[in-house]
Amino acid sequence: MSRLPKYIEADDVKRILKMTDLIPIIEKAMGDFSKGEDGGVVQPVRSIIPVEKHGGFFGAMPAYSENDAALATKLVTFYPKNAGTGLPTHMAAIILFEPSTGELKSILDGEVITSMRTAAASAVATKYLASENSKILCILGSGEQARSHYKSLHHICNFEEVRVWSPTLKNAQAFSSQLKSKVCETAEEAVRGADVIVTATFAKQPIVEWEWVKPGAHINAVGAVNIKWQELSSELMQKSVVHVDSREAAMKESGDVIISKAEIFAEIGDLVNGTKEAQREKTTVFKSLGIAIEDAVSAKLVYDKHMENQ
Ligand SMILES: NC(=O)C1=CN([C@@H]2O[C@H](COP(=O)(O)OP(=O)(O)OC[C@H]3O[C@@H](n4cnc5c(N)ncnc54)[C@H](O)[C@@H]3O)[C@@H](O)[C@H]2O)C=CC1
Ligand SMILES: O=C(O)C1=NCCCC1
Repeated sequence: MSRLPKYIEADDVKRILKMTDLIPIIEKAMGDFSKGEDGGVVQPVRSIIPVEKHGGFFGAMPAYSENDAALATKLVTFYPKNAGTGLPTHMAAIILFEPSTGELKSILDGEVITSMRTAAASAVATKYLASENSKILCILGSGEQARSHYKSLHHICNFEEVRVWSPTLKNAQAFSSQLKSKVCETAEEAVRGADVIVTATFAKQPIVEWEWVKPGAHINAVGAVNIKWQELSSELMQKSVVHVDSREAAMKESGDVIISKAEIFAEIGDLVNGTKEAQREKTTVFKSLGIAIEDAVSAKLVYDKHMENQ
């Protein structure tokens, strides 16, 4: 057998990975993660180093899942300044190993997995926390995550209306011409009355206020991955029931949590495991940061499916 690792490129990942397969494996991974050692997961909080001179960040995200036989690390860069240059703002590779021997199995494109697994994690949160009769989806941001969330959340709720807002109107219009939705001129207009809200932006200051949010709505807050950045106002964080993917990571990385001093009620994995009860009737927030175990199990799924067809 050749010892050369397989490279699985973005187009192949896109072809192989289906939301319908991904959402359940991300749900299980979030549950295993929250069980700690009992869930067979080993995953430190990622290391992120700033590349200050160029306004970028570099992250290393290792994880091991014993249950899924997935051992991997994602290397990811995020450069907000790439917006509008033709380069993506996030780029990544995932390196997958064989846990029984330590052998390098594959290097996979990480951009598609990052986009889809983040949206799948929000889909899991929405499944547990959104009101069962959710009809209006609001998406703030019109980039990669906005698009993948549009797709993933339609697997959870039967939305009758989708609204999109983005600081640059023409970006929201481009989104709306590809994915059926109504363009809003302000974030407030998009948020008021919505049942499920997604914030997927590079905002550094809050873009959503408590008084705009319909009581009982569910918010997936995906951006503001920095201790100094917020997408949600401190009042909104304090008055909502706050969930995270990883408590440890949220206390280290999330400006929305750290600046507001909001109490974290649960990890999404605690809802999956039934160790905490989902409070659907309350206004809920899922503060997503992205955890490496999501990448490891997604990469293993893609690799296994890819090898089946070789
Ligand atoms: N939680 C997680 O697991 C992950 C989170 N992210 C984060 O999600 C966010 C969105 O990522 P992508 O969609 O991939 O990026 P993108 O570059 O494709 O889109 C960014 C969007 O943010 C908007 N935006 C930029 N500055 C803004 C501001 N000041 N106020 C409001 N909107 C603003 C842009 O107009 C654009 O619509 C980023 O913060 C990113 O770091 C990304 C990957 C995983
Ligand atoms: O989980 C990830 O992957 C990322 N999260 C925050 C921003 C960079 C990528």
